[in-house]
Amino acid sequence: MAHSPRKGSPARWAAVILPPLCLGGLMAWTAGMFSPAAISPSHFMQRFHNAGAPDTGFRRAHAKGMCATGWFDPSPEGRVLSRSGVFKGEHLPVMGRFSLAPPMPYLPDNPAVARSLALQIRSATGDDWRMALVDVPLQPMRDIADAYAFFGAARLDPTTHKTDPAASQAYAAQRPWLKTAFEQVKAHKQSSDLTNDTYNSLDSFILTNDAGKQVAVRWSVVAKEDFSPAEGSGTNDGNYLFKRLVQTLDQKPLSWDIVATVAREGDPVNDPSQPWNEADQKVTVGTVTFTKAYSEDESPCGPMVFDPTILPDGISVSGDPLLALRSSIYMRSYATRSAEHKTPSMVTPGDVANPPLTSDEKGQ
Ligand code: HEM
Repeated sequence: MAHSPRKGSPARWAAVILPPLCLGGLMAWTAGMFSPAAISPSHFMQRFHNAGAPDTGFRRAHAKGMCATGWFDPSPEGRVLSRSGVFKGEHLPVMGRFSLAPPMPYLPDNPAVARSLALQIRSATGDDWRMALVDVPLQPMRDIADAYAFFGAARLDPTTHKTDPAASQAYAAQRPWLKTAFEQVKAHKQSSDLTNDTYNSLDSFILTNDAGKQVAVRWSVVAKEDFSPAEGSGTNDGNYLFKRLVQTLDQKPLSWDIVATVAREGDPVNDPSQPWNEADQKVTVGTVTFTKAYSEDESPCGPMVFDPTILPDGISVSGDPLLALRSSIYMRSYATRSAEHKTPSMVTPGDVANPPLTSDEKGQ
């Protein structure tokens, strides 16, 4: 039987005083009062600006991009892992956006930059699954402080318009916990094209099935096209990656499998900078097929926010602190860019309607 503290006892006083103290503490913490240098979304916007994001209506990161539409076909295996309506078996519409990761919207395509893919899969009953994935294997940051320092180190010198290599070296040197992530990012072999690249969520998510069983997963969106390595420094055409994507889609649909890597005991679920066990189970939960490309200037995907915390029932966020950060920053980026006058994207509607590429443009 539970005993209540005696009237006037210290335990009784603690029971009265502690709840408001804890609530006050929580409020102060959420307001940033306990962090020595409170970091807000505005601070991140400034860092993206310093790293080359102009104030002309583009995303503050992954600024150069192009949209595509198509379909998602779930597999029966997906349904075993998650009760989400997106896995119930229907053929569902997909909106996608391919992009280059840096914040500069007019960056010429080249093999050295990371690439990304964002997806929105919707069901007729209101399920909305958004994903934003990159083609690097691990995330070289584990929390908000790392993220803020990482984008600080990406600052461009106002005169040379180049990053300071010493700043990124210092970022890595001060964070020994990111050693493996940097090694794997460096060892990553870039593919020749956007069409044969594999894109990773890095952050992890929790799947809940009909029986209430939960597993943590990381997503990979794996190209069905054969891998071929990127060569040299690209072509003279600053849009060659996007033009080759358009040209391929003019000829045939392009498909990617959505693969869940299922965490086992001991995998660092809440830290996207650390690898998981190589032998983890991999489950293909469905296939995305794109059939048509658009310039983001003429597609609803242009203004869209691919916030990775917008999830249907049956898929939820893990405890990874980067997910909450990303949600707040993506929304701030959206609010900022929506209020600006947008200049045309580098991949224009004219590029998407272009005739087939010449062999020089194909890099042959
Ligand atoms: C696992 C780590 C991350 C991945 C896989 C990732 C991936 C992506 C992708 C693919 C996009 C482009 C979405 C689109 O096409 O609209 C994007 C946008 C963006 N990302 Fe991330 N990102 C990550 C972490 C972060 C972090 C830590 C920050 C900053 C704190 C950040 C800031 C942004 C911003 C500002 C945008 C533009 C949002 C908008 O205006 O719609 N990302 N991210």
